[in-house]
Amino acid sequence: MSELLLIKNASQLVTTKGYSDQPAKREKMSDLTVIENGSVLMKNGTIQAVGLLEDIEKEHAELVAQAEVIDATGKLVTPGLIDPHTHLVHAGTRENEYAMRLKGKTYMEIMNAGGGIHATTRATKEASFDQLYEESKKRLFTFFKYGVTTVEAKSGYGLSLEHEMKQLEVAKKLAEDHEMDIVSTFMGAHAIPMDEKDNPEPFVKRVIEEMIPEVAKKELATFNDVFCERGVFTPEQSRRILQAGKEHGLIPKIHADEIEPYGGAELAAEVGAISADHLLKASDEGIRQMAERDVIGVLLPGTAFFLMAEYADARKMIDQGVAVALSTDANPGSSPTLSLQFIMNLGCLKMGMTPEEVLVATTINAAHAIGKAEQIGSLEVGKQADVAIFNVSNYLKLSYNYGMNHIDQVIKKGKVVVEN
Ligand SMILES: N=CN[C@@H](CCC(=O)O)C(=O)O
Ligand SMILES: [Zn+2]
Repeated sequence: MSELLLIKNASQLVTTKGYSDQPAKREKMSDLTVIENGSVLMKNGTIQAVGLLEDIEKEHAELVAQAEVIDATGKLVTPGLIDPHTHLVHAGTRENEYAMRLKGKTYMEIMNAGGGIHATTRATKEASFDQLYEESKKRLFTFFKYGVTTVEAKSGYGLSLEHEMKQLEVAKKLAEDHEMDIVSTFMGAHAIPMDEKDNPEPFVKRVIEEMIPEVAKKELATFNDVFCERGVFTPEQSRRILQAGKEHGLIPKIHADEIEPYGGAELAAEVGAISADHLLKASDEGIRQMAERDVIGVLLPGTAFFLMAEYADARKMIDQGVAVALSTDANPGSSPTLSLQFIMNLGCLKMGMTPEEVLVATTINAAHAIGKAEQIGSLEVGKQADVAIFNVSNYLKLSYNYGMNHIDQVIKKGKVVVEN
């Protein structure tokens, strides 16, 4: 028996169709293809038809007659949201550092004194596999509740072969057990261990010679990421780490120009990274090179919000031809949120993006940022049936009524996984 689901008569059905081959850029980031009073038919986890109910009924009368029906009258339907940058698997929280920052300490000061990423690394190393699994599973459930149907997940709180592998194995098991799709990124180069700060070269070598080959051999990650920032990894070290990953089939990503301009955007263009992420301080030349080399800009306004920093210049990037995606950067230090909807609000209110652009940036462009645009990111025939239904009548309201969870139902591979 085939599984059939019909969502009918959505007040607005946003498809973001037409960009599965190439991410949307410039004015195309405003091209949502909205169907008023739209419907979508799903069969066995795949989209079978998208359009007006009467047309779908004409073409698929038998399937429609057998389908389970969700009446979306008065509601907004979009592709399931995609979060292309998370630090999903970790232990512990850092509210103490938040309180310190509110009194004037900076993120980097706290990290250089052994807190920050090092604090979470200690907690993650101490945590058992099962503990990490359970904590991360809860986060996946919350992501679902906020309309996210695919997440990228980075390692980077192990900083040793054993513990980086533990994080990646947890992500792998979650991907096997949980309905959420998870795309894994190795980020052994997230910080230099505290006791090696003055002599980082042996650690860089371990990342290149031990960790990357093992991660690739066990097929535990698709991407290889590095925190390229003054006091963390230099552009030269980052280049070597990303090149080594490429030699082992891992696609480069970069945490670039987050705290100060450091050539991260330029390096992303040079190594052919699929994305450069953060970019709060990216140079004009870096932005130009990213546009020229088709590097997606994954912007993380939650980090600027939470670190009380200047926001990335999304407007400039889009106007100069960079394909922009948005993400939570969910992590316990710089962005402890799981709400991609709030990130969309920030995109509009703090980065000069339009409501159309933030939707493209969290659907089809986000899918491109994790190499999944052929399968997800838009409502098109043949694509995976991942759908978000919002309790608002039009997409403008998603960013107008800010800081709220508008989700009504979430569909993953044609099955209802959230019903509010
Ligand atoms: N900037 C580097 N890494 C993370 C933060 C990690 C942490 O503070 O635990 C980020 O993307 O913001
Ligand atoms: Zn990050």
